[in-house]
Amino acid sequence: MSKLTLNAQHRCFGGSVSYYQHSSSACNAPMRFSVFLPPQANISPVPVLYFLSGLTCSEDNFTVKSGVQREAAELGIAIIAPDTSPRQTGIPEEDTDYDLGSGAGFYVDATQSPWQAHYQMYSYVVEELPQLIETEFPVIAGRRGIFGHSMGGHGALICALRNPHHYLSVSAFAPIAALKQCVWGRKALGHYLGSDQTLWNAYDATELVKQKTWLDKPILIDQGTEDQFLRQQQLLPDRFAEACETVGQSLTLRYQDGYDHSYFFVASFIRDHLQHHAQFLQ
Ligand SMILES: N[C@@H](CCC(=O)N[C@@H](CS)C(=O)NCC(=O)O)C(=O)O
Repeated sequence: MSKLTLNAQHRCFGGSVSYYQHSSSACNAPMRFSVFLPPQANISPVPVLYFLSGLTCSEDNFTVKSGVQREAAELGIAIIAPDTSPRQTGIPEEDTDYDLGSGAGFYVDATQSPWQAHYQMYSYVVEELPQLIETEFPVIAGRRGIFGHSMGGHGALICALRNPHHYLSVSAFAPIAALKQCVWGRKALGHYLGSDQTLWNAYDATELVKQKTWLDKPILIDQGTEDQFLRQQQLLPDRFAEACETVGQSLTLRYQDGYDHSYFFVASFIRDHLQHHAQFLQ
């Protein structure tokens, strides 16, 4: 019996968009994700690119709003978009705040009660999901890239920087680039990891990049200048850029004039990100 439940499927640019649910052992809960398979996957296995979404998102926001499928179909790349947290786990405060619990897993492995029983999004994204995808779908094992938006941009950066041999490429849209230095991050890390801030470094892209793990490959980041969360000092891309400069990490940080934080911004530059990843995945 398949480990996956297919909830919906749509033909798209000669390939297909499918929505699945499965029982996650990392999160000890059901998890959902979407898969775009390009037409090339009907002939032979294709590389795969994981997209991590931001606060309040499910697997659907990026899948519906980014327009990623046109370019992915042309380049022959599969796209996987997981949900941003487990849901309906029974943790009482799970749905109280938009920036903690449901829709706000922050791609960490929680160590603190009550979260640690289910909120293991780092292990889910880095280990369990790729194993499942590479077993169940026509993708090339190990030929993986990762990107994301906002909280998911943070997730993509930390997953890549911590696992440079696991991912061939990374990029981000408006990432939370220094998690332990912003209000969102201090709240989430305090609840998920506890008060010892030395443990927070393992989930902070600006701290991780100083370890020089990704030096042989470039990082692409796009950031809108009219992004409300940039103004609120939640994203802090300049701190990440300074750390990259200090250690000699190649970074293309593009400030895009007049763009906000929305998926209209993501859709405007999705083509460039797919082409960035294709250089390393194909
Ligand atoms: N609800 C939050 C913001 C949530 C938010 O903007 N989420 C972004 C990611 S950080 C998003 O992609 N939202 C869903 C969408 O635009 O489809 C607020 O009002 O401050």
